[in-house]
Amino acid sequence: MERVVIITGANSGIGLALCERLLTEDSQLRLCLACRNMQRAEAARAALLTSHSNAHVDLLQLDVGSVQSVLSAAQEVKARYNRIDFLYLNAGIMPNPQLDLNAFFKGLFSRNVVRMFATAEGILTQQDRLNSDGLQEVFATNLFGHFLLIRELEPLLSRLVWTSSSNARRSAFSMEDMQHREGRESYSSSKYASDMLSLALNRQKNSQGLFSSVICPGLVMTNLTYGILPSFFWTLIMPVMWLIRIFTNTFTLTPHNGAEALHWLFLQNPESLDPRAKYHSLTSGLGTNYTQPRQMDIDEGTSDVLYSKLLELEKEVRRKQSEENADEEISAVK
Ligand SMILES: NC(=O)C1=CN([C@@H]2O[C@H](COP(=O)(O)OP(=O)(O)OC[C@H]3O[C@@H](n4cnc5c(N)ncnc54)[C@H](OP(=O)(O)O)[C@@H]3O)[C@@H](O)[C@H]2O)C=CC1
Ligand SMILES: CC(C)CCC[C@@H](C)[C@H]1CC[C@H]2C3=C(CC[C@]12C)[C@@]1(C)CCC(=O)C[C@@H]1CC3
Repeated sequence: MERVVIITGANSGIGLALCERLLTEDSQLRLCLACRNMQRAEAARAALLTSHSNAHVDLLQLDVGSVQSVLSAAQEVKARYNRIDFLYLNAGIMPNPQLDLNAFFKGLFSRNVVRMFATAEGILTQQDRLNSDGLQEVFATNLFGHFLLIRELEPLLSRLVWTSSSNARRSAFSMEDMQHREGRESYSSSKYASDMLSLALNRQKNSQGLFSSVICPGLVMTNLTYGILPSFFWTLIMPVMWLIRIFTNTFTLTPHNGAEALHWLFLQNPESLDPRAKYHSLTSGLGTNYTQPRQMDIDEGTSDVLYSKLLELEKEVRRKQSEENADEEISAVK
């Protein structure tokens, strides 16, 4: 039977590399690239079809950072497919990243140097902003839009896979400020929230046949990392990064390598997976790719609280959306 796989943020980087790998794995697959920019989505589709000429590649217009777009895209998905085998929640942003060079050089000569290269702990901040739905943009894109999509598609779903990060950190997240309005680590906070949400979804939904997993792709050269340092600089220091890879196998560097754990999960039986583990894409000093589970720093009670708070926010957002739609209908009639 033809399997249906939807991937958000599939037009570039790790998402696009995953598409390539999945089509190589199963040429009968029906892949749906869920992207905000249809021109980029068309280009990605064309690239995939050059190497897999008979592949079934559909496109879906989806801006996960917009409530209206998520609701419309979900309607479209329900009309097109009667089952979704895998939903990869991969789209993500890190706006206005700032590298703290002082902290970086201090870190270089500390005992935490390997940890710093693996997680970027203490050296990276971001500047977030409100979006047109009145939500913090990073929270809305990396977490809440995906949550709303899951809620809309729930009866069709069986497997969820989140692209999280080694940068996800408990201390960057606060339940009192789950959107991270106050701090400057919105990325870290949103990724920690996605780890917690995955655990909560497993607790709430495994009995109904829905399974969620989390992966970390490692440090990968993509548009996201080119926002931190320019691409020519990364190219220049590539030999240094190959060297660092000997000490931390988290420097996967290419989107193909970064997609290792995403691909690996596609081949696993969901019952055999650990809901408390993050599955890491790793690349050894010699360039061998593998997947390794590592326990997440999460407790179940807190993840359930986050789940309830997201349900509350969902109610609020839906109410606001239907009021806006009603207002629009009234002014259209006038
Ligand atoms: N690169 C790295 O080192 C790491 C990346 N990650 C995570 O991997 C995931 C993929 O990122 P990566 O491949 O690196 O970076 P890219 O920037 O190449 O890919 C991000 C994708 O998400 C899409 N996207 C962003 N915002 C939205 C939105 N509002 N609606 C729909 N799609 C959107 C982008 O679309 P568009 O082209 O239109 O911008 C793009 O296709 C992210 O979740 C990121 O946080 C995690 C750890 C490390
Ligand atoms: C000599 C060079 C390797 C120096 C590079 C320093 C930093 C720019 C990088 C060190 C650790 C990196 C890292 C990320 C971005 C670039 C670094 C801060 C991420 C935050 C990118 C996005 C993620 O989700 C996790 C990455 C962790 C490691």
